[in-house]
Amino acid sequence: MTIRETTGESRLRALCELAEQVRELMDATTLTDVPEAELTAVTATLTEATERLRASARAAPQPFEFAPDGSLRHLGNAVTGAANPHALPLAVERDGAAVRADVRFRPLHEGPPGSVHGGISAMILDHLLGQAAAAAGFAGMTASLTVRYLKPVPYGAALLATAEHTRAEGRKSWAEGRISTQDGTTLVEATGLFITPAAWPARPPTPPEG
Ligand SMILES: CCCCCCCCCCCC(=O)SCCNC(=O)CCNC(=O)[C@H](O)C(C)(C)COP(=O)(O)OP(=O)(O)OC[C@H]1O[C@@H](n2cnc3c(N)ncnc32)[C@H](O)[C@@H]1OP(=O)(O)O
Repeated sequence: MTIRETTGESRLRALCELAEQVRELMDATTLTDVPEAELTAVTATLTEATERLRASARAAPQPFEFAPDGSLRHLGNAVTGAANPHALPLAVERDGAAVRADVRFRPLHEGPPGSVHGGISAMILDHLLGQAAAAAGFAGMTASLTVRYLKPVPYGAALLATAEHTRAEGRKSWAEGRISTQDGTTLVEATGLFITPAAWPARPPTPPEG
């Protein structure tokens, strides 16, 4: 993993604004009902915009880096990265020894008619469980993830995702988490095993906040 000092905050802000506009575009594309001629015209506009962006390109998304406030961020991440249009982006917060994030899925995430695709819920939980393990000092790669789908996950509604690290044995650690409604009804729950690759530098566990 390469971690570099950040330069060009203004440019990064512009990149995040572009990514947010692309999210709006994806939402609009998912729901549009304009006439076919308009679809064709917009496609031509977007083809031109895509070529303009490709005029100068990096080999990989934005990497892990230190923000000006000293925090570690990953703007290219598919779940949390503000510069990645694929990301919600999920804003994960420490909550004592656990982590939490407000989640609002979009029609773009549809799986079964009217509800969120199970793979999308799994992706969110994978990341959140991984951050719970990392917050406890056991950052690692997902080795296994078990997801139990209890109720359909709606899009458009304010939901809550939470996770906590549960135990560790050497390089292996476990976390569990869930996506719930605001009134506390669990919709999806997951457990995961995270393994710190032997090549990663060891670091002492981070004490819980608060
Ligand atoms: C910094 C900010 C961060 C910020 C936090 C960011 C959070 C991000 C969260 C998202 C994480 C992802 O999506 S990660 C992307 C998805 N995951 C991956 O791509 C992982 C691909 N797999 C791998 O790279 C590798 O298989 C690893 C690293 C998982 C394990 O390889 P390894 O380290 O060589 O493992 P190895 O020595 O063989 O085994 C170590 C021990 O683990 C056990 N073990 C190994 N694999 C498995 C397995 N799949 N299921 C069960 N157990 C397993 C072995 O039996 C052994 O147990 P024993 O004999 O010791 O008992």
